[in-house]
Amino acid sequence: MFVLVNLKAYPCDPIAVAEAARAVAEASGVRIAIAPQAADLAAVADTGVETWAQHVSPNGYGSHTGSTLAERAAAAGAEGTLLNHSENRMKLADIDASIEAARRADLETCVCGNNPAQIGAVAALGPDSVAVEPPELIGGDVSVASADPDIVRDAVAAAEAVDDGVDVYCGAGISTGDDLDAAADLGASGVLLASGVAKADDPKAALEALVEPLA
Ligand SMILES: O=C[C@H](O)COP(=O)(O)O
Repeated sequence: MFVLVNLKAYPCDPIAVAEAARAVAEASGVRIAIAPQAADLAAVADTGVETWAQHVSPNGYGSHTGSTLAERAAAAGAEGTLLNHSENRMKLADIDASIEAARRADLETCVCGNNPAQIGAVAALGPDSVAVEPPELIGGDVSVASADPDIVRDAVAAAEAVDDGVDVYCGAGISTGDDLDAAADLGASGVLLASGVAKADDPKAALEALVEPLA
């Protein structure tokens, strides 16, 4: 299972979380990546943890003020990028162009969708992975895997029907090892989470507890 921790714009210390994630990944053998704010990509990557951007823009180099270039995210040390997060939704054509931009920069891609229909649609664009996240469960205490297991099962089926080479992750409310186990049982090969780590008093302990069933 891949554990992708999105720090969003939470007021945590991205370096402390990144160092904790690197230590837990090394000790457990579980693949863990951190997606910090764009301004923190290089500092987070310098810790040695696998680092992802939260978004890259559909454009390449040029007159695009305020954009996040895939090429510069990669140069800062990012190895992958989220796209179309529920909190940063994109037009379909821009998702397509951002996947292309990420590919040019050798960034792995994970495109989010709210439901199985959206997951099928974005899987057709050829990302490396997709992540299903019901917006109403994001930031809550109940994991998507227990609150709405069918949405995960159906998202796995929707992606597989389009392209069985696309990995399917799930997210929203995931914070415990049991949540991770339940996600795996539903066919997900990774989880996308945020508040369970970024808002934890002790992010390292939260990550250790999360991967404990896999270690
Ligand atoms: O990107 C992460 C997801 O939106 C899940 O957030 P959450 O773990 O706080 O529910």
